[in-house]
Amino acid sequence: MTPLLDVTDLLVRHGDRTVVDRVSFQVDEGETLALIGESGAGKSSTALAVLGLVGPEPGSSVRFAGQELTGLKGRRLRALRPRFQPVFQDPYGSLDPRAPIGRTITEPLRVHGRPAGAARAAELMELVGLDPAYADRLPHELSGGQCQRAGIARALALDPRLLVLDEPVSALDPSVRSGVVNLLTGLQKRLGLGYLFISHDLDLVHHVAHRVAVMAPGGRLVETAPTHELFASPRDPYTKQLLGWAPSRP
Ligand SMILES: Nc1ncnc2c1ncn2[C@@H]1O[C@H](COP(=O)(O)OP(=O)(O)OP(=O)(O)O)[C@@H](O)[C@H]1O
Repeated sequence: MTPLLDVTDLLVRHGDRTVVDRVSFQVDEGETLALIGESGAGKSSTALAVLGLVGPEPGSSVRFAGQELTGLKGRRLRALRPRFQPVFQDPYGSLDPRAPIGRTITEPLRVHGRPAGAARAAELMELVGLDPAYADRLPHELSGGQCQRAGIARALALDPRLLVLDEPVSALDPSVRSGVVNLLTGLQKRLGLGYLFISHDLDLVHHVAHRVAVMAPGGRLVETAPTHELFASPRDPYTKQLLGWAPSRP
C-alpha cells in the first residue's frame, strides 16, 4: 500500500547548519506517527518542510499519496495543497483576530474557489464540537480550547487526508486538553486521517500515537517503532535518555 506521506532523506539547512539530517519516515491513512525529541532537535523544521513552508535541500523527497511534492510549484502544488493541512500550537495566533471565526474557518474554501457559505461553516463547526451560533464571534470572545477547535475546523475545510499537528494542545489549559485530544482521535477514526503529531508530552504521545519517531539534536532520526514497543523497550541510547531510562549525558 502506498503510504499517505512518505518522507525520504529529508535534509533541511538554516544557513550552513543542518537542522534536519536525512530523515525518513512514513505515515499511513488512519495512522498517527508522533515525532518526539528535545527542544531544538528539528521536529518543527521537519513539519514545515513537509508542508512546503521551508524548502528542503536537493536530494530530499516528500511524497504525498505517491506524488512527489518537492520542486512542485504553481497550479500543481495548489492542487495537492488542500490534502495536507497544519494545526499549530497557538490557538489565537492561527486565527485572524479581526475576523469572525465562521469566516476564518471557511477562508481556505474561498481561496480555492469552493462554496464557503454559512451552511458549510456550520457543518465544519459541528464537526469539531463548536456551536454554530458562535460563527459571528471574534477569537478573543472564545476560550483557548474553542479557538483550537476553530483552527482544526479550518484545517478540515478542504477535506484533507493528512494533518500536521505541531504541539496542538500544549498551549491549552490542562482542563480542556483531553477534550481536544478526544476530538482529534475521533476525527481520525471517522475520516481516516493520517496525523504527523509533534509533542513534548510523552504521556500524550503514549496515549494517541500508533508509532513514534525519535529525533536527536542535530536533526537525526535515531529510532522509529510502534508506540508500545518504544515505551516498553527503547533501543537507542538517546531514546532511553529521553524516556528517563538512562542518566542524562553530562
Ligand atoms: N528560521 C530559522 N533560522 C535559523 N535557525 C532556525 C530557524 N528555525 C529553526 N532554526 C533552528 O533549527 C533547529 C531546530 O529547530 P526546530 O524548531 O525545528 O526544533 P524543535 O525540535 O521543533 O524544537 P521545539 O521542540 O523547541 O519546537 C534549532 O536549533 C533552531 O534554532
